[in-house]
Amino acid sequence: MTASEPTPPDLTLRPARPDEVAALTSVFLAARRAAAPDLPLPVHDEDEVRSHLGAVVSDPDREVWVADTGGSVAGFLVLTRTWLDDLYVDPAHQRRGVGSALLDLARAQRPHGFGLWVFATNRPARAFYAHHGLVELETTDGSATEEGAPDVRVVWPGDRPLAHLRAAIDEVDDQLAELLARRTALTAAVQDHKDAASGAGGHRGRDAGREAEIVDRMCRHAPGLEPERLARVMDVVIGESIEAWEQRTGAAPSR
Ligand SMILES: O=C(O)C(=O)C[C@]1(C(=O)O)C=C[C@@H](O)C=C1
Repeated sequence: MTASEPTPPDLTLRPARPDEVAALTSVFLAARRAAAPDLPLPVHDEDEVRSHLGAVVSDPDREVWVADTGGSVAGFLVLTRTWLDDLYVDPAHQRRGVGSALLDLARAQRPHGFGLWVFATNRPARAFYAHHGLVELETTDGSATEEGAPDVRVVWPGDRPLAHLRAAIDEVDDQLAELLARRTALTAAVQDHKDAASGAGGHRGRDAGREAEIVDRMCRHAPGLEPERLARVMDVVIGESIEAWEQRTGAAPSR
């Protein structure tokens, strides 16, 4: 699956036809089974996969393209406006440039870029995407996947990479701002509670053990973050939240 492999001469890339759902299902299941143990086994049986792909093929918000070699489906991809949802190549047609041809098509169809998710254990696919200039952004703990397996968010930043990546930062910062506001309000609520529970000048302030627990739990959700670095970030977040509470309430500084 690398760019250096010659593309089969009889390869055609074309939109999938509605009557090809069975062929797409076969390619999906064969590719997933052949990729074990790099990939977790599919959690859905053949009927469920067929009905899912049937819905995908008839979804006006998705494009399904097939790599056709001599009239049979050698691979396919599914594109939304901003995501490459699926890219699978039949094991019998792998290592012949079919995957590269499909990825090139995705880039031509979405010149401003797209994202995709790949299982963290799928080293061959991650190497394939890296080889083609895609960039890994984050690794999850897998709790959001049906398979419960950690996955990696990858992007093709498109023809204006800086603008694409900055737009992605803006999107994350919008979420981060809301989370920081929620977190700051909770820190304040805990300080109010501690004050009320222990009398004025009581036991509020920093609790190093609790903060270590917080960082530990956050690291389990975001295995790509270094614990020491995250501890320093959370030290600032918590310290600033407490200072804001002290200024608002007129409470004596805790340190
Ligand atoms: O859990 C507490 O005891 C808090 O005061 C809350 C909080 C936090 O914001 O998470 C703030 C300060 C402590 O050092 C630990 C945690």
